[in-house]
Amino acid sequence: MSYEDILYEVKEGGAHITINRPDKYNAFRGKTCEELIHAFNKAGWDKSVGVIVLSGAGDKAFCTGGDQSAHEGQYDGRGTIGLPMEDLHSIIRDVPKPVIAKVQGFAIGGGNVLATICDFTIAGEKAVFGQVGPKVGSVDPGFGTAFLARIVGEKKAREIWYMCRKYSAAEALAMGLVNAVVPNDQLDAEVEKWCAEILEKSPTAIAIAKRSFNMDSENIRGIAGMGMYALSLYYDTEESKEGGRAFKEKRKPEFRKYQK
Ligand SMILES: CC(C)(COP(=O)(O)OP(=O)(O)OC[C@H]1O[C@@H](n2cnc3c(N)ncnc32)[C@H](O)[C@@H]1OP(=O)(O)O)[C@@H](O)C(=O)NCCC(=O)NCCSC(=O)c1cc(O)c2ccccc2c1O
Repeated sequence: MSYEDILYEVKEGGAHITINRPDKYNAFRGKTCEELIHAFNKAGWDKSVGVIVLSGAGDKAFCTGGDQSAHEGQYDGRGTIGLPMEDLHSIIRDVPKPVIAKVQGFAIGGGNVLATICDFTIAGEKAVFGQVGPKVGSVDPGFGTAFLARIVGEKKAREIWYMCRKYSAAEALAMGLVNAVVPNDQLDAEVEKWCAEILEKSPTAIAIAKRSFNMDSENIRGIAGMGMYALSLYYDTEESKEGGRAFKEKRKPEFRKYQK
């Protein structure tokens, strides 16, 4: 498969997967998700790879979630909502190798969900984290909500989702959403350091540890699968569509006008 939306490179035991849509703040469309799934499968089962790094091209964003210009209600690809999100979230969990989210700039919406699901998050000091679903007519009814609560606690996870605030890298570190924060110009070196440390360890012990951590939260995969059907019905409502329209028109949404 040749890639249009992502970059893929293996160097020194690490597979580097980069979302390459900087003009869209690395937002994903259906094609981006398909390519990411393919790349994670490739890296996951390549014996020369011991660690996977997920990042976004440029310095503005890691990823800002679903591409608002690629949907009017449902997205433009495969799956219950036109984005194979369940498959993408699953493969990040299922690859038997640690996945590091290298975050510079915005990790927003589905981008923050991707970073949350990765085994580690290492951020540049100017990174910004947050969820925007209820502000733009969307929600992640699976790992983005339930798994987030395991990481930052129920109260904080609900604040993140209901309030749609933005959090600095320092705040994200304090709430346990990221593992380390470094000056932006040291981010690559810091991630390389983490990769080198991982590569010294037993890959099979790490693979079993990863499976073991995952099994404890595996029920969320079922919640996500069911939740996508609710999300699909929601995407077809005027209330949800108002969120996308308002974002594109750079104005405040008027959700209450459309509530059924
Ligand atoms: C990231 C921002 C906070 C930046 O705000 P700022 O004010 O600094 O800049 P702009 O808003 O002017 O943005 C600059 C530029 O980038 C474009 N852009 C940014 N994000 C996107 C995007 N997601 N899609 C398309 N384009 C984007 C923006 O239009 C500007 O372009 P110009 O040409 O006008 O200059 C802010 O931009 C922001 O909040 N972005 C996020 C927007 C968003 O709505 N994201 C999607 C949320 S929903 C989602 O991610 C999601 C959907 C699902 O279906 C899921 C299903 C299952 C699980 C999870 C899901 C999920 O998370």
